Amino acid sequence: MKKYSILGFLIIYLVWHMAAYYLHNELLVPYPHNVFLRLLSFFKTKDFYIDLFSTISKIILGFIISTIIGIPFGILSGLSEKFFKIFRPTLMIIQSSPVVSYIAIAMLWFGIGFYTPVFVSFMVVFPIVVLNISEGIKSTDKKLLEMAKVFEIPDKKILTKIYIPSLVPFLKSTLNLISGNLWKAVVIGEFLAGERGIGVGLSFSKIALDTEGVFAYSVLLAILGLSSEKLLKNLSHLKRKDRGKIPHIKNSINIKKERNLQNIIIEDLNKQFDGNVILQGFNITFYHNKINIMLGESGIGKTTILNLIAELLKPDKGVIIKKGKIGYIFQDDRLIPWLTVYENLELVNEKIDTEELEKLLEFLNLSKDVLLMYPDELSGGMKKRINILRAIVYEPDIILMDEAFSSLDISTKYKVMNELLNIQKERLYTIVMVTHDPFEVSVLGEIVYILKEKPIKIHKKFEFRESYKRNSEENHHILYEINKILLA
Ligand SMILES: Nc1ncnc2c1ncn2[C@@H]1O[C@H](COP(=O)(O)OP(=O)(O)OP(=O)(O)O)[C@@H](O)[C@H]1O
Repeated sequence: MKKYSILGFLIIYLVWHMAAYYLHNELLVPYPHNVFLRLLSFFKTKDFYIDLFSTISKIILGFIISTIIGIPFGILSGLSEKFFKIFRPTLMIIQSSPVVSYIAIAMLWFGIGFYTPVFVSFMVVFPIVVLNISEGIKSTDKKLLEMAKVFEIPDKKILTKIYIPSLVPFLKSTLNLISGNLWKAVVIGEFLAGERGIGVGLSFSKIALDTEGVFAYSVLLAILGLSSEKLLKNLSHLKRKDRGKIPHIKNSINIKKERNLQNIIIEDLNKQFDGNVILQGFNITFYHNKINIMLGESGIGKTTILNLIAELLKPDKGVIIKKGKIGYIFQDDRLIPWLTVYENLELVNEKIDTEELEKLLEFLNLSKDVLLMYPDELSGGMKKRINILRAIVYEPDIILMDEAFSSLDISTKYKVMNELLNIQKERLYTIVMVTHDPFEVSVLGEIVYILKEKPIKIHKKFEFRESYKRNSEENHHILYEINKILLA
């Protein structure tokens, strides 16, 4: 790549040299070697350094003001559609006005001097910052936000741990966009209304009909522009942060055997999405301290029921009677990619007892090392277990599970399900689980609903002995019963 860039620059030099040779008029096109010599001569004068310092100071000030004001405006615009709609006309006016308008206004307000180029750069860069940051906030993964809502993560943490890190790729593109625009805006401002600076040097050379000077300043500006772009690009290559440490915390362990004696009762529930009726006068009871399973075809509304219980959706009509904290084991894991496993767990419980955590890791057949790993360093099976672990360290009363084992191979699935049973035996959560898989029902199911049709209806209800007390023969019998119904 570098080789081709050098070749590109050599071609420019050659074409320029030939143009100077054929025109043979230094007032129109000076020879490149003369221009470069002139450029070198700049570095011998004290005034040049004062000008350079002046231009760089304006760039830095323009950058600081634009980002300090632009980032909060961008965050607000991303979080509130109403705010964005009210603020959008201002941005549109700023963006569609020509730069000379700002120069004219700034000259009236600040006169010729330092602040006019800074103002111009602010007007050029501010909308870029606001629009990019707002786009970044809007594109934050909604699934992570849903996870944060279910686990009652405080707003401040949602902002710092989910929204702001999601902005990183947008901050990179913003920095790339700003770097070129900021430099150019400051120089235009200086050229037309500056007192000191590289742009002023260019302007004076033009007035003096000093073509060589104009070319030398232009080359210098191009070099400085390219370097500043490269510098900001390097700044934007942020490294993954340190993995941190796991603190030792002693905390009261919240293992309640009879944690919640109330069933989850759904009465006369209606829910539709744009005329797609999912639930119509739907009634169901999920029993406390039991593993309740909903088994049914794809797309009939099982996840919708879980989301209604978790209050991620609002019912159109009807009531859901429930009591206690809800942990959700999502189908798609929803671990925050830029946080280690421990930090993901810490988000839902700041004071995880260290001994308790070690015990749970053992239950789930996970080593302690996993805590300092990032989600992308985990296998699918490990992610599932961490997803289960997160729901448990939240110390819930109810656990919702949406096809939590679907992507696992059969032996891992069996292992993880047995690990879950170990925990359920001790803690007796109220579990509401969705699956397509009769095998999962046979291992885990205690109350089993077979759901059919649209709007959804209970086709059949089974009650089985506690799953952690059953043996494989009983499970086999359940599998046979369920398959008989499904295949009928
Ligand atoms: N937020 C939503 N907006 C619009 N439609 C939705 C929404 N959530 C679910 N639906 C629709 O409701 C129907 C039921 O979806 P749901 O995910 O609850 O089914 P499911 O039984 O869990 O399916 P699967 O087993 O494939 O996960 C589908 O037609 C789906 O497109």
